[in-house]
Amino acid sequence: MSRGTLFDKVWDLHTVGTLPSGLTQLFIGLHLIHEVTSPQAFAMLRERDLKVLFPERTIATVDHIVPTENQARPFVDSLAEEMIQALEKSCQENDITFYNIGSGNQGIVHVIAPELGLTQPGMTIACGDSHTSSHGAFGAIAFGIGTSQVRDVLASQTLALSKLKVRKIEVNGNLKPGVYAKDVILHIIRTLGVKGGVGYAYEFAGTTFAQMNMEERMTVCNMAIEGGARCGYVNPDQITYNYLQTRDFAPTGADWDQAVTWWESLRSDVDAEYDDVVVFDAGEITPTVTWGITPGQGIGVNQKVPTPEELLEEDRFIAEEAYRYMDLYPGQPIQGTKIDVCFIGSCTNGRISDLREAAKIAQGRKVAEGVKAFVVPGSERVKREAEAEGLDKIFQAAGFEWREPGCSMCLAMNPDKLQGRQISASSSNRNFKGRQGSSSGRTLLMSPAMVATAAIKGEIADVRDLL
Ligand SMILES: CC(C)[C@H](C(=O)O)[C@@H](O)C(=O)O
Ligand code: SF4
Repeated sequence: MSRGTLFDKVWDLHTVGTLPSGLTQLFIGLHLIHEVTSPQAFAMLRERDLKVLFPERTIATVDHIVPTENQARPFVDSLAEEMIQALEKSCQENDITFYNIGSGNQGIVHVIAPELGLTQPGMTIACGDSHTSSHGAFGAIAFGIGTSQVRDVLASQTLALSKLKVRKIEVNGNLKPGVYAKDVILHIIRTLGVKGGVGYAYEFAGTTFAQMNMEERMTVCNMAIEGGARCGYVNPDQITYNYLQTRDFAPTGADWDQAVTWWESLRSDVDAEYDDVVVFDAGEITPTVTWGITPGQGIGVNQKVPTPEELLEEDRFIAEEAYRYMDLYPGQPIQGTKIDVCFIGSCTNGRISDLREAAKIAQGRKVAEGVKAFVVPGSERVKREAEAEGLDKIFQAAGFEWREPGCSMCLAMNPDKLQGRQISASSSNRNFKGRQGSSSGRTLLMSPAMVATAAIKGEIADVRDLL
């Protein structure tokens, strides 16, 4: 096998050939689909009278449009009902496993594939969804793709891609109390910029990631795309194998041992060459909050909204737009910003460990008056696990609503929407203008524990004061 980075090795192992265009034809081991980006792809297949080539490598779920309160069918929203029916029909026609609502395994696509053990080291994974980078936490090369590429994968199980460069992002040292994986990735994006990763795969390395559990690694890889990188990954290690071993689709017996030997061989070699290396010190990272309209506009919770003079020239234009849209002024402390809505969930931070951290803050406290706070588990499994631990009771006693799994207010393609100029503290990954369902709504991104803190205080506050 070739030496080099995990990215190089996995890429080479999955290369079918070079296309006349010069692009690589890459075999895709696992194709995840959801209701938003698959209907047109299936329609294109039907037009050409094609069937899905590898239905056993295709897995479906429904996440974006599902209501998190009343899930009775038909859905109140007829468009949402149409979308779920289209997916049901396409899966049936093509023998594709569909983890539908009530199956026990439904949830956000990037939450369910890892928890089922479908996501494994050394795989190539594709999904018509930008946050597919999440699966890189397992040492997989996972790409978000567009609808025409979804068609290509359904029909051929391959993609035409150009190879990425690899940047090693090393973070070393221990995270301080109150600092979470979300803060690490917000810090990285704030430093390297939302376009800094264009053309790159990000390899997350160093002792900080080595100590993280799989859910923390998923949070980091999930947002690699927000830093412009097409995919992000962590080399597989014992923590990866321990997470995987008991999962439904993990290999067993002798196959397991063989798989581990293979996975180990895929790790980036110590003498691998990188196109770029950036090093961070974990001790310098503080609880981080975005103040603007891109995930790169982040600051420490004790910092002030930056003035144009404090910013690089290329960041000033978008900063001016952000001051106006967010109605925040340069030099204003971010702490004390009043909050209307608190959302805990999404494929970034809707896993069990996220809910546990938020519940620690909520326990024995009350949501501030006038604040709407709600918790949306990332999957049916996460919901069951949380309820078995009594987290739902902790949240409800504090005044949070406890919902059914789905993407919810991360992008509000369902009834969960901000209204008017409302401001939300959100554990999701995008703070774009109008992202959470109101064209003038405002979003501040932060860790789930920081969202819980904002809910209790009614304003942006420092989680470290409540630990
Ligand atoms: C709807 C889907 C295509 C979209 C994505 O690609 O990421 C969504 O999941 C998002 O987070 O904006
Ligand atoms: S939770 Fe948000 S970011 Fe993740 S897939 Fe759903 S809409 Fe996209």
